[in-house]
Amino acid sequence: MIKISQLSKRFKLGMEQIDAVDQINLTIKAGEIFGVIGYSGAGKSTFVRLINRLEEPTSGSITVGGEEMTTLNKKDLRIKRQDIGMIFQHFNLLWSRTVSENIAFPLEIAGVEKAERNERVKQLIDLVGLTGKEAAYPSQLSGGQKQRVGIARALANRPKLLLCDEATSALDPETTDSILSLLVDINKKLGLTIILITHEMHVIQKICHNVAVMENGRIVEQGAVLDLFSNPSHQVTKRFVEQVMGKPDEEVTDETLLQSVSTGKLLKLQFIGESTNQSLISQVAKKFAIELNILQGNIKQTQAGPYGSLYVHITGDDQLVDEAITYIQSTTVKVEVIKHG
Ligand SMILES: Nc1ncnc2c1ncn2[C@@H]1O[C@H](COP(=O)(O)OP(=O)(O)OP(=O)(O)O)[C@@H](O)[C@H]1O
Repeated sequence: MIKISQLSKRFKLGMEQIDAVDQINLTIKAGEIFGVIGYSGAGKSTFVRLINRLEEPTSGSITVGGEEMTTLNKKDLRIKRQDIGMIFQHFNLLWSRTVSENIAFPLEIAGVEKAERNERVKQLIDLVGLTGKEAAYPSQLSGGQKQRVGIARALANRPKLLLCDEATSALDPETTDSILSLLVDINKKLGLTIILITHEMHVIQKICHNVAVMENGRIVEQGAVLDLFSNPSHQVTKRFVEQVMGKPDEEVTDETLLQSVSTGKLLKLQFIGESTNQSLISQVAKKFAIELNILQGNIKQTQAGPYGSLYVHITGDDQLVDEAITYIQSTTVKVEVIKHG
Protein backbone atom coordinates (compact mmCIF):
# COMPACT_ATOMS: atom_id res chain seq x y z
CA MET A 1 0.00 0.00 0.00
CA ILE A 2 2.66 2.50 1.06
CA LYS A 3 6.35 2.44 0.31
CA ILE A 4 8.66 5.10 1.62
CA SER A 5 12.27 5.23 0.46
CA GLN A 6 15.08 7.44 1.64
CA LEU A 7 12.59 10.11 2.72
CA SER A 8 14.15 13.26 4.17
CA LYS A 9 13.00 16.71 5.24
CA ARG A 10 15.53 19.36 6.10
CA PHE A 11 14.37 22.66 7.61
CA LYS A 12 16.62 25.72 7.42
CA LEU A 13 16.39 28.14 10.32
CA GLY A 14 18.81 30.97 9.54
CA MET A 15 22.25 29.35 9.52
CA GLU A 16 20.94 26.23 11.25
CA GLN A 17 19.77 23.08 9.46
CA ILE A 18 17.40 20.60 11.07
CA ASP A 19 17.04 17.12 9.64
CA ALA A 20 13.49 16.59 10.96
CA VAL A 21 13.12 13.41 8.88
CA ASP A 22 16.33 11.71 7.91
CA GLN A 23 16.43 8.96 5.27
CA ILE A 24 13.41 6.96 6.36
CA ASN A 25 12.56 3.64 4.69
CA LEU A 26 9.23 1.93 5.45
CA THR A 27 6.70 -0.41 3.93
CA ILE A 28 3.14 -0.39 5.24
CA LYS A 29 0.73 -3.11 4.20
CA ALA A 30 -2.85 -2.45 3.08
CA GLY A 31 -5.34 -2.84 5.91
CA GLU A 32 -2.88 -2.58 8.79
CA ILE A 33 -2.73 -0.12 11.67
CA PHE A 34 0.83 1.16 11.67
CA GLY A 35 2.13 3.21 14.60
CA VAL A 36 5.03 5.65 14.66
CA ILE A 37 6.19 6.49 18.17
CA GLY A 38 8.80 8.95 19.36
CA TYR A 39 9.42 11.66 21.94
CA SER A 40 8.74 15.32 21.24
CA GLY A 41 10.94 16.58 18.40
CA ALA A 42 11.66 13.11 17.00
CA GLY A 43 10.13 14.14 13.66
CA LYS A 44 6.81 12.26 13.80
CA SER A 45 4.53 15.13 12.76
CA THR A 46 6.84 16.14 9.94
CA PHE A 47 6.95 12.51 8.77
CA VAL A 48 3.18 12.05 8.69
CA ARG A 49 2.66 15.40 6.96
CA LEU A 50 5.14 14.38 4.25
CA ILE A 51 2.95 11.43 3.29
CA ASN A 52 0.15 13.65 1.93
CA ARG A 53 2.58 16.46 1.12
CA LEU A 54 1.26 18.95 3.65
CA GLU A 55 5.03 19.22 4.00
CA GLU A 56 7.22 19.02 0.87
CA PRO A 57 10.01 16.43 1.12
CA THR A 58 13.60 17.50 0.58
CA SER A 59 14.37 14.15 -1.03
CA GLY A 60 13.12 10.59 -1.27
CA SER A 61 10.07 8.79 -2.55
CA ILE A 62 6.56 8.05 -1.22
CA THR A 63 4.24 5.73 -3.10
CA VAL A 64 0.65 5.35 -1.95
CA GLY A 65 -1.34 2.64 -3.74
CA GLY A 66 1.42 2.38 -6.35
CA GLU A 67 1.37 6.10 -7.16
CA GLU A 68 4.40 8.31 -6.56
CA MET A 69 3.29 11.23 -4.39
CA THR A 70 6.37 13.42 -4.74
CA THR A 71 5.97 14.09 -8.48
CA LEU A 72 2.22 14.84 -8.55
CA ASN A 73 1.31 18.33 -9.77
CA LYS A 74 -1.06 20.48 -7.70
CA LYS A 75 -4.22 19.33 -9.46
CA ASP A 76 -3.37 15.62 -9.28
CA LEU A 77 -2.28 16.00 -5.67
CA ARG A 78 -5.67 17.49 -4.80
CA ILE A 79 -7.41 14.48 -6.36
CA LYS A 80 -5.04 11.98 -4.75
CA ARG A 81 -5.61 13.56 -1.34
CA GLN A 82 -9.20 12.37 -1.50
CA ASP A 83 -7.73 8.89 -0.99
CA ILE A 84 -5.94 10.04 2.15
CA GLY A 85 -7.92 11.24 5.18
CA MET A 86 -6.28 12.95 8.14
CA ILE A 87 -7.22 13.67 11.74
CA PHE A 88 -5.44 16.04 14.11
CA GLN A 89 -4.69 16.47 17.80
CA HIS A 90 -6.76 19.67 18.01
CA PHE A 91 -9.45 18.42 15.60
CA ASN A 92 -9.20 21.38 13.12
CA LEU A 93 -12.99 21.70 12.82
CA LEU A 94 -14.84 24.65 11.32
CA TRP A 95 -16.31 26.37 14.37
CA SER A 96 -19.12 28.19 12.59
CA ARG A 97 -20.43 24.99 10.99
CA THR A 98 -22.57 22.31 12.62
CA VAL A 99 -21.49 18.69 12.97
CA SER A 100 -23.31 17.75 9.74
CA GLU A 101 -21.90 20.74 7.89
CA ASN A 102 -18.36 19.94 9.01
CA ILE A 103 -18.69 16.39 7.74
CA ALA A 104 -20.29 17.59 4.49
CA PHE A 105 -17.48 20.07 3.80
CA PRO A 106 -15.03 17.74 1.98
CA LEU A 107 -17.97 16.36 -0.04
CA GLU A 108 -18.90 19.89 -1.14
CA ILE A 109 -15.32 20.49 -2.24
CA ALA A 110 -15.34 17.19 -4.16
CA GLY A 111 -18.51 18.37 -5.97
CA VAL A 112 -20.83 15.70 -4.56
CA GLU A 113 -24.51 16.55 -5.10
CA LYS A 114 -26.66 17.64 -2.17
CA ALA A 115 -28.93 14.58 -1.91
CA GLU A 116 -25.96 12.19 -2.05
CA ARG A 117 -24.04 14.40 0.37
CA ASN A 118 -26.86 14.31 2.92
CA GLU A 119 -27.11 10.53 2.62
CA ARG A 120 -23.35 10.12 3.08
CA VAL A 121 -23.31 12.47 6.10
CA LYS A 122 -26.07 10.40 7.71
CA GLN A 123 -24.07 7.17 7.22
CA LEU A 124 -20.94 8.77 8.66
CA ILE A 125 -22.76 10.17 11.71
CA ASP A 126 -24.04 6.69 12.37
CA LEU A 127 -20.60 5.10 11.83
CA VAL A 128 -18.87 7.36 14.37
CA GLY A 129 -21.71 7.30 16.92
CA LEU A 130 -22.86 10.93 16.76
CA THR A 131 -26.56 10.39 16.14
CA GLY A 132 -28.52 13.23 17.78
CA LYS A 133 -25.62 15.69 17.48
CA GLU A 134 -26.12 16.58 13.81
CA ALA A 135 -27.10 20.21 14.49
CA ALA A 136 -24.63 20.87 17.32
CA TYR A 137 -21.68 23.24 16.88
CA PRO A 138 -18.16 22.07 17.77
CA SER A 139 -18.13 24.35 20.84
CA GLN A 140 -21.07 22.32 22.22
CA LEU A 141 -19.20 19.01 21.96
CA SER A 142 -16.80 17.15 24.25
CA GLY A 143 -13.25 16.43 23.07
CA GLY A 144 -14.14 12.86 22.15
CA GLN A 145 -17.19 13.99 20.19
CA LYS A 146 -15.09 16.59 18.35
CA GLN A 147 -12.62 13.90 17.34
CA ARG A 148 -15.54 11.75 16.12
CA VAL A 149 -16.52 14.64 13.84
CA GLY A 150 -12.88 14.82 12.71
CA ILE A 151 -12.93 11.10 11.90
CA ALA A 152 -16.25 11.28 10.05
CA ARG A 153 -15.02 14.24 8.02
CA ALA A 154 -11.76 12.43 7.22
CA LEU A 155 -13.72 9.40 5.98
CA ALA A 156 -16.24 11.39 3.91
CA ASN A 157 -14.58 10.77 0.53
CA ARG A 158 -14.01 7.06 1.29
CA PRO A 159 -10.21 7.26 1.61
CA LYS A 160 -8.05 4.13 1.59
CA LEU A 161 -5.61 5.60 4.06
CA LEU A 162 -6.17 7.52 7.29
CA LEU A 163 -3.35 9.55 8.85
CA CYS A 164 -3.69 10.28 12.57
CA ASP A 165 -1.49 13.03 13.99
CA GLU A 166 -1.54 12.57 17.80
CA ALA A 167 -5.31 12.08 17.49
CA THR A 168 -5.86 11.18 21.14
CA SER A 169 -3.21 13.34 22.85
CA ALA A 170 -5.71 16.03 23.87
CA LEU A 171 -8.18 13.51 25.34
CA ASP A 172 -8.56 11.95 28.79
CA PRO A 173 -7.73 8.22 29.14
CA GLU A 174 -11.33 6.99 28.91
CA THR A 175 -12.14 9.07 25.85
CA THR A 176 -8.82 8.01 24.33
CA ASP A 177 -9.91 4.37 24.67
CA SER A 178 -13.26 5.02 23.01
CA ILE A 179 -11.59 6.80 20.06
CA LEU A 180 -9.02 3.99 19.74
CA SER A 181 -11.85 1.43 19.70
CA LEU A 182 -13.57 3.45 16.97
CA LEU A 183 -10.35 3.42 14.90
CA VAL A 184 -10.06 -0.38 15.28
CA ASP A 185 -13.72 -0.68 14.33
CA ILE A 186 -13.38 1.33 11.11
CA ASN A 187 -10.09 -0.43 10.28
CA LYS A 188 -11.96 -3.75 10.40
CA LYS A 189 -15.26 -2.60 8.86
CA LEU A 190 -13.81 -0.58 6.01
CA GLY A 191 -10.43 -2.33 5.57
CA LEU A 192 -8.89 1.12 5.97
CA THR A 193 -5.11 1.40 6.36
CA ILE A 194 -4.22 3.63 9.32
CA ILE A 195 -0.93 5.36 10.12
CA LEU A 196 -0.88 6.96 13.51
CA ILE A 197 1.78 8.88 15.30
CA THR A 198 1.94 9.14 19.06
CA HIS A 199 4.24 9.56 22.03
CA GLU A 200 2.13 7.16 24.12
CA MET A 201 3.04 3.47 24.07
CA HIS A 202 -0.39 2.32 25.28
CA VAL A 203 -1.87 3.67 22.03
CA ILE A 204 0.56 1.41 20.14
CA GLN A 205 -0.11 -1.52 22.49
CA LYS A 206 -3.88 -1.26 22.13
CA ILE A 207 -4.43 -0.88 18.43
CA CYS A 208 -1.32 -1.21 16.24
CA HIS A 209 -0.13 -4.27 14.34
CA ASN A 210 3.30 -2.88 13.49
CA VAL A 211 5.32 0.01 14.84
CA ALA A 212 8.35 2.15 14.01
CA VAL A 213 10.28 3.98 16.74
CA MET A 214 11.68 7.40 15.78
CA GLU A 215 14.53 9.38 17.27
CA ASN A 216 16.25 12.44 15.75
CA GLY A 217 14.41 12.05 12.46
CA ARG A 218 15.41 8.42 12.01
CA ILE A 219 13.70 5.09 12.54
CA VAL A 220 15.78 3.33 15.17
CA GLU A 221 13.71 0.16 15.40
CA GLN A 222 10.63 -1.31 13.73
CA GLY A 223 8.61 -4.51 13.69
CA ALA A 224 5.50 -6.27 14.96
CA VAL A 225 4.20 -4.72 18.20
CA LEU A 226 4.60 -7.96 20.17
CA ASP A 227 8.19 -8.43 18.95
CA LEU A 228 9.11 -4.96 20.11
CA PHE A 229 7.44 -5.53 23.47
CA SER A 230 9.13 -8.86 24.08
CA ASN A 231 12.51 -7.95 22.64
CA PRO A 232 13.16 -4.20 22.49
CA SER A 233 16.72 -3.62 21.36
CA HIS A 234 17.09 0.18 21.26
CA GLN A 235 17.23 2.23 24.47
CA VAL A 236 14.32 4.47 23.35
CA THR A 237 12.15 1.43 22.61
CA LYS A 238 12.94 0.02 26.06
CA ARG A 239 11.77 3.26 27.67
CA PHE A 240 8.53 3.18 25.69
CA VAL A 241 7.87 -0.45 26.66
CA GLU A 242 8.43 0.52 30.32
CA GLN A 243 5.72 3.21 29.93
CA VAL A 244 3.22 0.36 29.60
CA MET A 245 4.77 -2.63 31.37
CA GLY A 246 6.53 -0.80 34.24
CA LYS A 247 10.19 -1.18 35.11
CA PRO A 248 11.37 -4.73 35.86
CA ASP A 249 12.64 -3.59 39.28
CA GLU A 250 9.21 -2.20 40.19
CA GLU A 251 7.78 -5.72 40.13
CA VAL A 252 7.50 -7.78 43.28
CA THR A 253 10.61 -9.96 43.30
CA ASP A 254 10.51 -13.73 42.94
CA GLU A 255 11.93 -13.88 46.53
CA THR A 256 8.85 -12.20 48.03
CA LEU A 257 6.57 -14.52 46.12
CA LEU A 258 8.60 -17.57 47.13
CA GLN A 259 8.15 -16.70 50.80
CA SER A 260 4.38 -16.74 50.39
CA VAL A 261 4.42 -20.29 48.99
CA SER A 262 5.16 -23.37 51.11
CA THR A 263 3.24 -26.10 49.29
CA GLY A 264 2.53 -26.89 45.64
CA LYS A 265 4.40 -25.12 42.85
CA LEU A 266 4.97 -21.54 41.88
CA LEU A 267 4.73 -20.96 38.13
CA LYS A 268 5.58 -18.00 35.98
CA LEU A 269 3.44 -17.96 32.83
CA GLN A 270 4.50 -15.73 29.97
CA PHE A 271 1.87 -14.71 27.42
CA ILE A 272 3.19 -13.53 24.08
CA GLY A 273 0.13 -12.95 21.90
CA GLU A 274 -2.41 -15.55 20.71
CA SER A 275 -5.90 -14.74 21.89
CA THR A 276 -6.66 -18.47 22.20
CA ASN A 277 -4.67 -18.34 25.45
CA GLN A 278 -7.01 -15.72 26.88
CA SER A 279 -8.94 -18.25 28.99
CA LEU A 280 -6.03 -20.57 29.82
CA ILE A 281 -6.36 -20.33 33.61
CA SER A 282 -10.05 -21.20 33.63
CA GLN A 283 -9.43 -24.03 31.13
CA VAL A 284 -6.78 -25.55 33.40
CA ALA A 285 -8.95 -25.16 36.49
CA LYS A 286 -11.84 -26.92 34.75
CA LYS A 287 -9.76 -29.75 33.26
CA PHE A 288 -7.77 -30.71 36.38
CA ALA A 289 -8.90 -31.07 40.00
CA ILE A 290 -6.32 -28.62 41.31
CA GLU A 291 -6.26 -25.18 42.93
CA LEU A 292 -4.88 -22.20 41.00
CA ASN A 293 -4.16 -18.97 42.78
CA ILE A 294 -2.95 -15.92 40.88
CA LEU A 295 -0.36 -14.10 43.01
CA GLN A 296 0.70 -11.37 40.67
CA GLY A 297 0.21 -10.41 37.07
CA ASN A 298 0.92 -7.81 34.46
CA ILE A 299 -0.97 -8.56 31.26
CA LYS A 300 -1.78 -6.09 28.50
CA GLN A 301 -4.11 -6.69 25.60
CA THR A 302 -2.63 -6.10 22.15
CA GLN A 303 -4.10 -6.58 18.67
CA ALA A 304 -2.18 -9.90 18.53
CA GLY A 305 -3.54 -11.16 21.88
CA PRO A 306 -2.47 -10.86 25.54
CA TYR A 307 1.12 -9.91 26.40
CA GLY A 308 2.78 -10.12 29.83
CA SER A 309 3.30 -12.50 32.72
CA LEU A 310 1.31 -14.12 35.54
CA TYR A 311 2.64 -15.72 38.72
CA VAL A 312 0.41 -18.63 39.65
CA HIS A 313 0.47 -20.83 42.75
CA ILE A 314 -0.73 -24.32 41.89
CA THR A 315 -1.62 -26.90 44.55
CA GLY A 316 -3.22 -30.34 44.67
CA ASP A 317 -2.39 -33.95 43.89
CA ASP A 318 1.24 -34.10 42.63
CA GLN A 319 0.39 -36.05 39.52
CA LEU A 320 -2.49 -33.74 38.57
CA VAL A 321 -0.28 -30.70 39.13
CA ASP A 322 2.33 -32.18 36.74
CA GLU A 323 -0.37 -33.00 34.20
CA ALA A 324 -1.69 -29.43 34.40
CA ILE A 325 1.82 -28.07 33.81
CA THR A 326 2.31 -30.38 30.82
CA TYR A 327 -1.01 -29.12 29.47
CA ILE A 328 0.07 -25.49 29.80
CA GLN A 329 3.36 -26.37 28.09
CA SER A 330 1.41 -27.68 25.09
CA THR A 331 0.05 -24.15 24.48
CA THR A 332 2.13 -21.18 23.31
CA VAL A 333 2.31 -19.83 26.86
CA LYS A 334 5.82 -20.21 28.28
CA VAL A 335 5.94 -21.88 31.71
CA GLU A 336 8.71 -21.64 34.23
CA VAL A 337 8.50 -23.55 37.53
CA ILE A 338 9.98 -21.10 40.02
CA LYS A 339 9.48 -23.23 43.12
CA HIS A 340 8.74 -26.88 43.71
CA GLY A 341 6.88 -27.21 47.02
N1 LIG B 1 8.40 24.40 9.99
C1 LIG B 1 9.52 24.12 10.66
N2 LIG B 1 10.61 24.91 10.60
C2 LIG B 1 11.74 24.59 11.25
N3 LIG B 1 11.91 23.51 12.04
C3 LIG B 1 10.86 22.69 12.15
C4 LIG B 1 9.61 22.92 11.50
N4 LIG B 1 8.75 21.94 11.83
C5 LIG B 1 9.42 21.09 12.65
N5 LIG B 1 10.68 21.54 12.85
C6 LIG B 1 11.71 20.89 13.67
O1 LIG B 1 11.83 19.54 13.23
C7 LIG B 1 12.02 18.66 14.33
C8 LIG B 1 10.94 17.62 14.34
O2 LIG B 1 9.69 18.22 14.63
P1 LIG B 1 8.30 17.44 14.64
O3 LIG B 1 7.23 18.41 15.02
O4 LIG B 1 8.17 16.70 13.38
O5 LIG B 1 8.55 16.40 15.82
P2 LIG B 1 7.50 15.54 16.64
O6 LIG B 1 8.14 14.24 16.90
O7 LIG B 1 6.21 15.54 15.92
O8 LIG B 1 7.37 16.32 18.00
P3 LIG B 1 6.08 16.97 18.68
O9 LIG B 1 5.23 15.82 19.13
O10 LIG B 1 6.62 17.79 19.80
O11 LIG B 1 5.43 17.81 17.59
C9 LIG B 1 12.05 19.54 15.56
O12 LIG B 1 13.39 19.82 15.89
C10 LIG B 1 11.33 20.80 15.12
O13 LIG B 1 11.77 21.92 15.84
